Amino acid sequence: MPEVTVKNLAKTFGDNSVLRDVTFTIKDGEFFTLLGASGCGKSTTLNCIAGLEHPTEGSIAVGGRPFVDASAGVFLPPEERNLGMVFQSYALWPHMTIAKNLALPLNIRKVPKEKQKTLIHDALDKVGLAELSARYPHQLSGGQQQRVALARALVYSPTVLLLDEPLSNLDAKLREQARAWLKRLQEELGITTVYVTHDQEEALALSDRIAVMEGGNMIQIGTPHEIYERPAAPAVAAFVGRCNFLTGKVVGQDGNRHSVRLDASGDVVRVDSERPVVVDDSVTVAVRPERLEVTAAEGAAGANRLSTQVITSSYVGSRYEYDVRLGDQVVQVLSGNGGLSGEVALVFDPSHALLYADRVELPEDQRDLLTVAK
Ligand SMILES: Nc1ncnc2c1ncn2[C@@H]1O[C@H](COP(=O)(O)OP(=O)(O)OP(=O)(O)O)[C@@H](O)[C@H]1O
Repeated sequence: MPEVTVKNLAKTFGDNSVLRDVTFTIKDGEFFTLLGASGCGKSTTLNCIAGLEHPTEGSIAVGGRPFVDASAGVFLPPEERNLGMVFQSYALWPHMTIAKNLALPLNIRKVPKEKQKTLIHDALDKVGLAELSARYPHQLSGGQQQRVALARALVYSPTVLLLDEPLSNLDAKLREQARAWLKRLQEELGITTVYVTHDQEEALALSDRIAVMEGGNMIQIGTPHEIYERPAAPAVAAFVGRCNFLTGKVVGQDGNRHSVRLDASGDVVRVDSERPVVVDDSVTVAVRPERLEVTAAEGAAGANRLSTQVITSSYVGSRYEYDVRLGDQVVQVLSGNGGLSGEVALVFDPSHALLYADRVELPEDQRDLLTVAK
């Protein structure tokens, strides 16, 4: 399976610049996800690879074969790219059986009828639906229709699979099952896959690597672990998982250990970070709720320990979720300690916080609640 190379991709619609200088390489057999909020340019990127959009600038090559090179006037039509595509709407023909639906792309490619039979059977077999080839789409469940759409994309052995929010029409339970099944299938087939979603959990569960997009730019490319544990920017930390953002000022340094006076409470916390910040810089300390602990007891030696008051607590299954007041801000904590109220210590290890140069600008209505949910 080939590599996908995208270089300096840009796309404008009239005056509207929706992709800016996007560059990435997808490795052979990789499951690569474009993740971001609605309108950030995920589908436009995918459609440029598919040949459904003409990029304004940049180049795209698959397996070394140029698909697009805007400066050289190269544009390979979509039907010559041999890519498999599945969209959110499965777009199956309702008046045709499943087998006939799968025959359509083969007819276009002028595959002989006898060979078609084997290919259709094999493709349906891959998605576990070989027995249902004579049914019509309305005789299948949503999840089964989704598998047929995938089989139709696989039936002509595409070089790369492009999936645009393919699971978003399924209900939550089915979606989780489909996710596990899709991951297994992709691994078995070893097919290079580009996946578009705005669902961070889906992206974390499925991907070998994730590209987080914002406003037409790629702000970080990394493994799910890197994206979650080492977000390159506060926007990534806020979009993937939940995070508390505490603004402050650097008041001291010892190697990679920085002391930061928090605006909210005046407390000084220690944060381990390789970020090049200096004393007097305005910064943001970001800590995930599960990296914070509330306790009535002494915290571990060397940890940050701040005085807070519990505002609310609730049991969320296996853990407790607390809102605690730290000075004039509210901080969210996911803790194993239940039943706490009143004055508690908020504890976290200096290596469990992230440090960002500059203060995160928050909208007026969120100044008090600095936890940005997804
Ligand atoms: N044909 C078009 N003409 C004009 N603007 C467009 C066109 N297609 C997309 N856009 C704009 O480009 C921007 C990016 O759209 P795109 O569909 O790539 O976003 P997305 O991240 O996939 O969002 P969603 O998750 O909502 O599909 C949006 O602001 C959208 O309105």
